[in-house]
This record gives sequence, structure tokens and C-alpha cells, in this order.
Amino acid sequence: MTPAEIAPKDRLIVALDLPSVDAAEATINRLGDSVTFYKIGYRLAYAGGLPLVGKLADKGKKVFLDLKLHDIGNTVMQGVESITRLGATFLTVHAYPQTMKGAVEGRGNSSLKILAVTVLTSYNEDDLHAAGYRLGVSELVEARAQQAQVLGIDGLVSSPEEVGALRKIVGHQMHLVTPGIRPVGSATGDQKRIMTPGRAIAAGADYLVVGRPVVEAADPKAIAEAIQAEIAQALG
Ligand SMILES: O=c1ccn([C@@H]2O[C@H](COP(=O)(O)O)[C@@H](O)[C@H]2O)c(=O)[nH]1
Repeated sequence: MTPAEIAPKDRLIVALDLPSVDAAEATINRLGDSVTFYKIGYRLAYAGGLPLVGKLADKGKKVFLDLKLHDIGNTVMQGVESITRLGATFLTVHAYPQTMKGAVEGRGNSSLKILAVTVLTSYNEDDLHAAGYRLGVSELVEARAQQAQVLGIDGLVSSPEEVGALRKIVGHQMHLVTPGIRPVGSATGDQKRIMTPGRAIAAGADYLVVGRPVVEAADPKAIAEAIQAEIAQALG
């Protein structure tokens, strides 16, 4: 399936940033058939959440394993090789050349898709400067996208603000996945480069990652469905 063929509903990835497998399963049950794609990150993975990848896949759901790996190339390669057996659809690594090269080797011919995290959505120009980078956000995102493409990475994680420029660089061959999504009226939290769901899709994002606005809502299903409706409207 090309990114353009993804159904509006399947473009929402709900981040299960919850403290336990029980809490995650309760949220998954409340979301029911509405949500087809889940993200498991540090909080849940380190609270015993990795077996949930296979359980969700067995139920026909897709899983984005957001482990943001970064180590020497050989270690990344071996780690990714192990992760190919879990049943996830997407796995993140940080967009450093050795890391991306190792991840592509470890993924091999499996169905796992590797996403490179370009610049975290909680970073702005000052944060990058404080971390020792000379390039600004858009320059670094674009440079990393070019390296990722050459190395055979399957997709990119960026804020929706960079998606238009990224699409011009990588065309439709790579999945563009954007956290930093905030429906109108949602708290920003620690995110700095944000957009509403409709604007992110109009900018060209393939998938939107939404955590707190859904999982901390009084009615997560109603919020998820409202985001999916906004996605459908933006796709026209
Ligand atoms: O640049 C990045 C990369 C990953 N994330 C992850 O996405 C979700 C966003 O959650 P919200 O509650 O909607 O802010 C979270 O799991 C992050 O680890 C990101 O935000 N930015």
C-alpha cells in the first residue's frame, strides 16, 4: 500500500504512554474498533509492555514500537534483528548515520519498517543550540532526511512543520510520521513544534501520533474519532 492509499482512520496512531499493561489494555478496550494503530514507547515497554506487540498484532492492530534506538552500529543491528520477531510495523531509531545503517541491516528483508527520528518535536532552535548543534531545526531535519534516504530508511519522524519540505526531498517513497499533534484546545505540554490534526494532514503527513490528548481524555474514544474525522476532512 502506498502512503496515499492509507484510510483516514488508519492514519491516527495512539501513543499508549501509560504506566502498566493493565492501564494500556483498559484504554485499548475503551477505544475498541475505532483505533487500528498503537504506539508503545519507553513508559509502557519498560513496564512489561513488549508482549503487547504480539497480542495487538494477533487482534489485527498495528504497532509502532517507539524505542528510539541509538548505539554503536553492531549493537543496533543485533537489537533490531531481535525486534523483527516481535510483530511490530514501525520501529524508531535516532537519525545518526551509524545507527540508521545498523538498523537497516538488522531489519533485513523482514516486514518491520524503520523510522528515523530527525529532530524531537520538543526541541526548538534554542534547544538544539544548547545541545551543541550548529544547524537550525529545519536544516538538521532536512540533512538527516537526506542521509536516511541514502541509507535505505523506510520513514521519518518529524514535526508537521517540516513535512512539506521533507516531501520534496523524499517524495512518496518514505512514510512521514508526525507527533506534536494538538487538537484545538488541547494542552501543549512539553511539545514545541505542534500543529492541529487537520493542518498536519494538509501539510502532507501520512500518520499522526497522538498521546496525551487521547489517553488522558475523559472519553478517549470520542477524541480519537474526532481526530479521525478531522483527518478525513483534511484529505477531502
Ligand atoms: O519527535 C518526537 C518523537 C516521538 N514522540 C513521541 O510521540 C508521543 C507524543 O505524545 P503526546 O502526548 O501527544 O505529546 C510520545 O510518546 C513521544 O515520546 C514525540 O512526541 N516527538
